[in-house]
Amino acid sequence: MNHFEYVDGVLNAEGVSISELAEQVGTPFYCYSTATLERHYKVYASAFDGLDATVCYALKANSNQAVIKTLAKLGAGADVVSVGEMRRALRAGIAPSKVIFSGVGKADAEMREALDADIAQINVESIPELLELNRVALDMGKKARIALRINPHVDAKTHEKIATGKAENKFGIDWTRAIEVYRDAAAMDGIEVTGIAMHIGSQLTDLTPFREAFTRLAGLVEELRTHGIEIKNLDLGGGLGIAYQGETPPLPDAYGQMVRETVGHLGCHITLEPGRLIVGNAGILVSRVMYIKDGEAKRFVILDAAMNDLIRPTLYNAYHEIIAVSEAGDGDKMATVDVVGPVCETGDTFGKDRKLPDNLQPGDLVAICSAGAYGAVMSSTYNTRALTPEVLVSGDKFAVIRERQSIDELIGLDKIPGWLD
Ligand SMILES: Cc1ncc(COP(=O)(O)O)c(C=O)c1O
Ligand SMILES: N[C@@H](CCCC[NH3+])C(=O)O
Repeated sequence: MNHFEYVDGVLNAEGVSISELAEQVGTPFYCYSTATLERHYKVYASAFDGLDATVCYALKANSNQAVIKTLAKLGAGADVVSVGEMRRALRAGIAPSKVIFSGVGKADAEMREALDADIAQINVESIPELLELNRVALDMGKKARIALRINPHVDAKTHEKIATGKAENKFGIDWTRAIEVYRDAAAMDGIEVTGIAMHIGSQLTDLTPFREAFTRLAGLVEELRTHGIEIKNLDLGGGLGIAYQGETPPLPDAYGQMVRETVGHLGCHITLEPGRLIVGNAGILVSRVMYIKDGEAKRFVILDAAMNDLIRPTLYNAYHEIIAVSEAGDGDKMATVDVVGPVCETGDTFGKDRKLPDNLQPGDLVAICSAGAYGAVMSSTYNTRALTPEVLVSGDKFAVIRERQSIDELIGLDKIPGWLD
């Protein structure tokens, strides 16, 4: 069931009309559906029924407090990659015992705050980081619970900028060195080895790379046991993809089955870190058409949203479906258009050669779909464009969950040094 649907010819988010929302909030804005968030979380979590598993939602996909809280109420933990995300998770009510701290490089201050907060586990990604964490923990008179993130050298077969499990990627410790580094870690007084972690990439639409990586992981856990190193927690990362343009990624149940087959026999606690799958299709970016420009080669639909609001098309050539908020009728003529933003970059293009109603006018609204993940969180203020607001809908209610930034607030962050006065 889709919670973004046309009702009487107008796109609705659950029981709320997008055109009414646009009147009240102004454009552009992100709009998320609570019912979709809840459904995605429940479908994903239930794929692990019967296993000893925790779903730690990857905050980087969408870290709005209201989104985190919605998921926390369903029992979600959090995967965080900065002290900022850790504070967001704790502030939204996620217990420290369900927080995992991942990321390629943690600063001393971040390590200290994580140890003070007594979160479940810190995932370490290199030997220098391990040595530093040991030093910080000893200095604080604590032991840091850790997993080593292992790079299994598996090609996730996804966009090159979001593949993380190949030898040439910066992530994790090469699997070929894993035993040696675990033995060193086990001998450190400030370190308690609790887990092993892997995350091979994002937007995977096939189970094969996961299966390959998790099989390698299981082999490592068994080998570590022969060295007297017991792994309690297997962190399998996130990465399961979603449909942006008719892809058919495996369903969570099939993924859950593959997890059982590859690591189920180990008797470990399992941590999962889905991000995109939970929020991606739970959000849209709503924008108003500013101008229609008929060029010699193309018709351009110029929106009031731009690459600073949603960078994915520019950065990864990512496809996001774009639809008119007023439903086109059966007999309505469609035009082939490029949908662009007003920012001064050729790459500020949301979609090329898209079909939108021929009679689309300035003032009309469009929705850029599948924008709930890596949308608002990756936005910037390029061209001095203020951050876009976020709205959460629940049934026939809505709330602005991040206010529109004002341009004065934005400029006010700059400081003029005395010598320029
Ligand atoms: C360590 C880690 N866990 C989880 C995720 C979430 O990934 P996804 O949004 O693809 O589920 C990421 C991002 O790719 C990550 O780097
Ligand atoms: N930002 C990426 C996903 C990166 C995942 C981070 N580990 C995207 O929009 O697809």
